[in-house]
Amino acid sequence: MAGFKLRRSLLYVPGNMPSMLQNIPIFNCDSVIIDLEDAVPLSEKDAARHLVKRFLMNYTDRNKELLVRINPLDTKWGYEDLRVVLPAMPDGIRLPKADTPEIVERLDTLLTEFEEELEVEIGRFGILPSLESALGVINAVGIANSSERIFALAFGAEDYTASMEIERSRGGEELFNARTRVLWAAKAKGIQAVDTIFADVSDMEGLRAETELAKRLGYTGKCLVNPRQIEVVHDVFAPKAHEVEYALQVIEAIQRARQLGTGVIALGGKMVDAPVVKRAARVLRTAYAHGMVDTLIDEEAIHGAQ
Ligand SMILES: CC(=O)SCCNC(=O)CCNC(=O)[C@H](O)C(C)(C)COP(=O)(O)OP(=O)(O)OC[C@H]1O[C@@H](n2cnc3c(N)ncnc32)[C@H](O)[C@@H]1OP(=O)(O)O
Ligand SMILES: O=C([O-])CC(=O)C(=O)O
Ligand SMILES: [Mg+2]
Repeated sequence: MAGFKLRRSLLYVPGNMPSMLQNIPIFNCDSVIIDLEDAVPLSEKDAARHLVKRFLMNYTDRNKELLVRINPLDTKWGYEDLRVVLPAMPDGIRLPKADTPEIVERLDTLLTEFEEELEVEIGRFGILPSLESALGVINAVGIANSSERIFALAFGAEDYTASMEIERSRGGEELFNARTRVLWAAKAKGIQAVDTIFADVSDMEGLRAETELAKRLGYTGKCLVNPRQIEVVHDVFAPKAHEVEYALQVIEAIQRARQLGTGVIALGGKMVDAPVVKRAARVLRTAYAHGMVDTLIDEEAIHGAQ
């Protein structure tokens, strides 16, 4: 599938910590979010953006997606973050507290202006908006449609629970509606959905349970605060061997059905029809991205088969 990119793990790295930044090339995550917002104290906001710029300039052998979380555009740091960091060519900007479509449109316009000034392709810088308040969650659909640069929507549960004046629990029951609404907006737009961080870096079972829930709901990746969390998240998002095996059988079955002139067939006592084939195709697309199958199936031909 054109443009399909694995974004299972998006690791935050504080932008004011040279010792952490220098390890970015060796982390095994799909994306890094270098943070200029909440991980950076007010006294270091100015120094951090220059540190991040220097780091990005020197990081020529780029082996993962590099995003920078700027401060919100309605703070005195947001615009300056963009001005300093964009010439160092991050892949995209994580926009925190993206509460309205208008604030994303403003970022889109600024990015276009910087791209013209830097003489790079218009649309080069992507946007990952963070929906992390009641207002942001309510506006999820408008936000998803506010810029063609948006490649995914992210849910931010720490600020969301603060905005709701509630505590965040280990099981996350209080997040369910917001998590789902962000997901619907992303799926309706056909973009990825990235789940929130799990703050207890010593609780790997809790991280696994939360990641499994997010995957079951439809999220395709998770933000992380510690490199030790990467492995668990990759393990959860990897398709399981039996799922890949079944998906291959489904594709074979539907091809047989076509030869018989029908769009529905039984496989192991269960009906295989168009939606089953779509789900199998998704499993195989993900398996291909994980290197678990050698060839990418021709989804158009397969779907045309029904
Ligand atoms: C709600 C939000 O906005 S979340 C986004 C903003 N927050 C962040 O960016 C926080 C990033 N994470 C961290 O700062 C830390 O992982 C903490 C505070 C959560 C936990 O800290 P610790 O318990 O000290 O971590 P831990 O003992 O696992 O650290 C081990 C090593 O990994 C490094 N490390 C830990 N987290 C990170 C990270 N996110 N990026 C890069 N390196 C890291 C540490 O520097 C340490 O390196 P060292 O062995 O060379 O000294
Ligand atoms: O989950 C995240 O990406 C971190 C965050 O900003 C939040 O939860 O408020
Ligand atoms: Mg936040």
